Amino acid sequence: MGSFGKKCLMELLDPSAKCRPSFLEGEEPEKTEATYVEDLKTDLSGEFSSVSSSSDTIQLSQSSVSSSEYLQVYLRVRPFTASELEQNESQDCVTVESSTSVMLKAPKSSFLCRLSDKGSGQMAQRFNFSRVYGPETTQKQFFEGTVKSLIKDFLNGQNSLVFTYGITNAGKTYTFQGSQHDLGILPRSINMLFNSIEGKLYERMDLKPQRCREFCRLTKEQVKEEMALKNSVFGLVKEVDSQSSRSTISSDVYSSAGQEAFEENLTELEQFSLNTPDHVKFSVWISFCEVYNECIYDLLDPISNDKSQKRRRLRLAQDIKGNSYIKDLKWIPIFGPKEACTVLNLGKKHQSIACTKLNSLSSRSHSIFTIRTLCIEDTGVPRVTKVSEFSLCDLAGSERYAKTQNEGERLKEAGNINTSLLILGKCFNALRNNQQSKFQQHVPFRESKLTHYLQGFFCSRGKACMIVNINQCASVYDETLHVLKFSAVAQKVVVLNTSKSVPSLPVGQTSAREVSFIINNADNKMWGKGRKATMDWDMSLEDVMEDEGGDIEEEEKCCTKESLEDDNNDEDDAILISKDEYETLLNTLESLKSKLIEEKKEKLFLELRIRKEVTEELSQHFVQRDYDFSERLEKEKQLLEERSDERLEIYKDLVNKYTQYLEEGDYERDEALAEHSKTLDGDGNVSLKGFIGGIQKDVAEIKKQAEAAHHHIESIPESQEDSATIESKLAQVTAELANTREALSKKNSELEKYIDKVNQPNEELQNAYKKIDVQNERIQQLMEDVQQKDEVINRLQDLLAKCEDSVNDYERTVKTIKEEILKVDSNTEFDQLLKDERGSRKRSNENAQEEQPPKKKGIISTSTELQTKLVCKRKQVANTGRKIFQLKKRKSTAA
Ligand SMILES: Nc1ncnc2c1ncn2[C@@H]1O[C@H](COP(=O)(O)OP(=O)(O)OP(=O)(O)O)[C@@H](O)[C@H]1O
Repeated sequence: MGSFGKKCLMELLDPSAKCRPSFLEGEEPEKTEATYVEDLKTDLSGEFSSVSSSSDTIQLSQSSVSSSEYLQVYLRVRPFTASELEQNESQDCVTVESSTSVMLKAPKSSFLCRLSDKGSGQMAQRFNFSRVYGPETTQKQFFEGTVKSLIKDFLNGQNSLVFTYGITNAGKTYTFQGSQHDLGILPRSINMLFNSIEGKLYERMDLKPQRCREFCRLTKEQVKEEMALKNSVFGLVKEVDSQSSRSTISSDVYSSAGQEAFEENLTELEQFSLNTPDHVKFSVWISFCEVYNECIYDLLDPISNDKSQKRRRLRLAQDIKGNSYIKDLKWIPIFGPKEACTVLNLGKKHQSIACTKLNSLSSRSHSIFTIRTLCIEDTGVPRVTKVSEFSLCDLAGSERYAKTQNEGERLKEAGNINTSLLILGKCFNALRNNQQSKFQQHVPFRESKLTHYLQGFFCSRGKACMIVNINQCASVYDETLHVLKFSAVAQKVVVLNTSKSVPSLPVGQTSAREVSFIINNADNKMWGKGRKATMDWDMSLEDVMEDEGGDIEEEEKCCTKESLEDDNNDEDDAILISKDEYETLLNTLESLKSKLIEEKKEKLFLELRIRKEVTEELSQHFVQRDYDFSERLEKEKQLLEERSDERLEIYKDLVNKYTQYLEEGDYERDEALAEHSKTLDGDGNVSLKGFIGGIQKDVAEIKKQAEAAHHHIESIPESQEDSATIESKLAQVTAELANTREALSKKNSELEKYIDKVNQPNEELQNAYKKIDVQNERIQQLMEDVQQKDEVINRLQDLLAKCEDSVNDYERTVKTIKEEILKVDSNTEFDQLLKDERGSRKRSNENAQEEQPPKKKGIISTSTELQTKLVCKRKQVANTGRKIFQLKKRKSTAA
């Protein structure tokens, strides 16, 4: 589908938006955004397909608006396994609140919880779904609540898509396929389908679904080929059975015992009563493929044991209406549920499954199991009235490397799985945005094989329903939360369902698809081989464009074969078509041909009109743009002029300020210099007068220059000169100003040097003053010392006076004693005694030792003591006198 086609679709999704461009309504198109020339060709292409001849297309587009609805999203929460419970995975992270809502609470280990510890993040989040199925839900309950109604719609001609979404090990495959004892939605769907059409099976194989929504009639040969193909596929089952018994992957579902149990379970009676007439029959065809590492493989193809032999890759193609389908995919006619299950089991055995850390049977690919039914009116020549498709996609689960620790091939698979799921998310986002805003963004369906294939279901091919599987394990909480957020977006996507309105034509009328088929055929014959029915507006498709020529050729061949057969079997002819019928058919063909020619003409006229309208619109657009640009240019010019005026004002102001500054600065500087010269000249060390005079001169000159510049600026005629001249002059003035400033700064630095020199003796003087201060301090200290010493001397003098007094006392005492002694001397007795004593002393000296007379001894010792004391005192006085003399001397020296 071209971008315009998408645009149209989005308009359909938003009923308020215009569904068709104005040229069909005869109005001027409402312009909301810039026109991109690239859009033009797709624009026409989209328009052509919607105006295409077939009447059914018009009906579709009319009814499609009313049949759009939100994507149905069902949530299934799987129960814990025993090992998960052992590993303490159950931390009440998931709570099913009601039948439509679920609450998620972040466990401590989750990233979200860690975030909320830091103050951000939401701890509990509620999510709503179309329906929530808790862990206790049985497979039957789940099937009945979700897919059952789709089967009914499917049998009524509705296309339906069911797909799973979830992380690895969430229970997607279990929900889809189930176990041998408890079947999943896929076998249950098969069962219900066949139960409902029991007795209504079209048992021939001559009508086969083709491309996307079409069918083809098969010749007898082709029927035989189909038969052979079916047999070969069923033959494969036995082959694979024997191989898988040797396979490393073992599962009860894949074993033949499992198959039997599986088939037994199918007997459960679940059916719809179809109110169709007896002659209405159903032909059922099944295909099974997988998207593995962005390649599509047919799961019903044999897989060689030789690993070097590559599997056949299939390609996506588009039919004339832009619907994608898988080219060369095998479609097997099925006549009962057991056959369907055999095909399903064969496919499962071929599917890419591997053991990962999180799931021992992890699907490594997205598997697509498709059932197509042809609703056939089996009267005379059987006629197909409806072709419907029921597609079940079991998507592989997203996984994080940190959790699975996959390597090599597994890692590559995981990368591809995650990428395709990411793109699915991107598509949902874009679809939702397109529904919400007028700005139509590109939906990247083509970025992955999966989304490219699913595109049709989201854009008018049918009804889509998504099954979200989650497990409740705390360790995968963050991933589960992501899945639920994704589902919340998906739920808001409106799915346009046009397949609902596929009309069931009354008997006797040619079906719309048959008409389209015949038209294509006739068109092919009319325009010649290889000529396409429509022009290639968008050839940039990365996938296979439907090779109409080839396909038509095939159909032609088929017709030729039929006609040959017709020639050879006249009998058959006579039975099949009567002459009248033949003529009616020919007439129909003729009228259709003429209709076609009319349509072609109309198309060409339409194209011309469109081109004219588009050209006109474009030229208007360019004129408008031209006008807008010149207006913008004018505004820019004005703005620039205003700015330059403002700048000029600023510069003027600056110059003024600078002149003022110079004047003030000079005055101060002159004064300072005069001061300096006064103080320094006296010393005769530095003579600055000459130098300062020079500087003053320079400054005066600079002042003059600045004034001149100022006058010059003032004299500039503002209004007359254009901004360029003013700016250049301004630049000149600024340059001069800069030079002047530079010169001034040079002079200033020179002046500073001289001032430094002058300041040198000052510093010396300062140092001398400092020294004097230090000396003064010392003198002060010494004075204090002298004062202290004076105090000591005074105290000593006092002491001396006291000592002198005591000496005088002693002397007086001595004198008194002497007088007394003298008195005693005059006493003879005393003399005699003294003589005796002297004699005895002599004797004692001579006789060594004699006893001394005790009476006289006391008197003699007293006088001797007094004498020694006297001597001592005299010595002390002499010493003190000496000390006093010394101190006096020191004091006089210090003074
Ligand atoms: N509702 C359920 N009841 C019981 N067991 C279940 C349920 N859902 C899943 N399981 C079990 O959980 C395990 C993982 O399920 P399954 O293989 O379906 O996961 P998956 O989502 O398909 O994983 P992958 O994406 O890796 O293929 C299986 O052992 C399955 O039997």
